[in-house]
Amino acid sequence: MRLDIVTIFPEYFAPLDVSLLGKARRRGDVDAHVHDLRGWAHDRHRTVDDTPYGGGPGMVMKPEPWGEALDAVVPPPSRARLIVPTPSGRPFTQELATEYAAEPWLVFACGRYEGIDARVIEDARERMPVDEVSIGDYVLAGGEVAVLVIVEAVSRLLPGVLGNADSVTDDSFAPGRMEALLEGPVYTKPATWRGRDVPDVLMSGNHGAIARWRRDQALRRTAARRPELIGRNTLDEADRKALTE
Ligand SMILES: NC(=S)c1ccno1
Repeated sequence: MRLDIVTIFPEYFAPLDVSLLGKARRRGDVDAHVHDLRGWAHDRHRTVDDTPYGGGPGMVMKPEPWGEALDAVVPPPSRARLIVPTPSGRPFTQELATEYAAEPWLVFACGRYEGIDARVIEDARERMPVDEVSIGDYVLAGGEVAVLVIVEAVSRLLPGVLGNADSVTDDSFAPGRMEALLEGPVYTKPATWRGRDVPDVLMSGNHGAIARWRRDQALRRTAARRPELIGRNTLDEADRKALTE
């Protein structure tokens, strides 16, 4: 997978060289490039923003640098998928992360200030699919942190990035039978810690009982913390029993 990120703060993306993603880059599984938007701002001060038409607070990112940057990063007729993090976007979900992980080329535009001139998105849509997505109902100072979240959620789904492929299938919200359940509690050694024991079932070696216990915990945690997700799951009799106990 190729990743291109356009930002006025390239230093935000130093984390792309560490941990799993850094290994994926060094293996050649991920080809990531970070571009400074100011490279396409040609005035003396390399200006990338200006006051909003119609008045109002803050500044808007100018269309000219963005247009030139996206032309350079994604020269026609090449096909990439442009992702623009914004509070006004559609929700970024595990399902969307899975969709993105199947793409050969993702380009990220990091907005700042009050956002990017709307004509930049309109112009880009003429050349490539454009998704405006939100990682949550809150406002950040810019899109950079959201891009790090999206890149992490997507790259861990790429083959070979996670050492244990099963980790992905057991994820909260992973497509499949556990589609919309929060993961339950997890434990590791020691068996007793500050007088607290690991649940006996996890020490039993009875894989059927362990799987049932884990699903029961996931159901109960989901019902308690995200009740709106319960209806998105196919529940059998044992599931319904777990929710009533
Ligand atoms: N909630 C998101 S994605 C965002 C981007 C910029 N500010 O908030």
